[in-house]
Amino acid sequence: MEDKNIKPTVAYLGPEASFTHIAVTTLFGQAELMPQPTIPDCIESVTAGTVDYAIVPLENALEGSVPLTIDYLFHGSKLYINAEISIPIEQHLMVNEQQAHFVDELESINSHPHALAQCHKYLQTNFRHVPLIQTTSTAAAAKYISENPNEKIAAIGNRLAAEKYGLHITEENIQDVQFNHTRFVVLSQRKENLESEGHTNKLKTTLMVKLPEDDRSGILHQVLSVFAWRRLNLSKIESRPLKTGLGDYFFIIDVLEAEDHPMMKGAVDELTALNCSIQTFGSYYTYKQV
Ligand SMILES: O=C(O)C(=O)C[C@]1(C(=O)O)C=C[C@@H](O)C=C1
Repeated sequence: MEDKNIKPTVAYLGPEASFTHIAVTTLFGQAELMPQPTIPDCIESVTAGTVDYAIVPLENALEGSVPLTIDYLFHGSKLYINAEISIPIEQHLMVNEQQAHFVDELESINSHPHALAQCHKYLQTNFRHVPLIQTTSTAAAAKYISENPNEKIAAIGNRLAAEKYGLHITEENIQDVQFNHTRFVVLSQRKENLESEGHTNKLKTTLMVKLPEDDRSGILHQVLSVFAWRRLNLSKIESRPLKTGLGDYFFIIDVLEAEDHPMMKGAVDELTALNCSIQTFGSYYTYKQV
């Protein structure tokens, strides 16, 4: 992303031609890209310091949060978000050229669970009895069918994957809702915001907030008031299981302000005074691929 002499190393959810690959190439001009088989592998490699950054999907407009990213980022990681990029998601049904005439004989349709879910109505209408197999990424499904030309399997993925793995697209744009975007985040061990052309002009800060254990009534209202009276605009609030017991939650809160802004400092102090525990994931710019 920055024009430096030393290329940063970036782990991403691979293989080549995954949506995450599109996100990383859109964001980083010069970088050494290191495809990883899973989201935990991406997060572990940046935590271990074997790469400078990792980029992983965080949230999809239709399916919501990506559970693996939430689990590994918010449960115990010490990473920071350095940038986010949102890209449009178009899903296509593709087969090996050898299977192009046998689409009505498919024995399975393979893809990432989010991609299968994004096309659920289409699959229910057109392939009701075909088993759906989950893969680690859409590109992993495409790569598999390119390497197994005799299997009667289709993949769901993007156009780049069809081109890269030499597959035949049998139907385009099969996602149930046309407005489909996914948000990807760049993670590192450092608090920094990656700056290049085309970002939104407002920094965003992501906080993880745990409510005090005494569970007193009105506490969530108090937490929200901390932001409200300071006119701090929240772009997202999501509750996620703490994994300590049924009914125990933490909140992921995105605030459209830099964390070193005096109002943000005041908000964090006040939340701490309310006995909430706060972890900040840093402030970062938003990029959009159009
Ligand atoms: O499988 C991929 O290609 C990915 O990059 C992962 C992922 C996701 O986790 O949501 C990214 C974008 C799409 O929403 C579908 C799948």
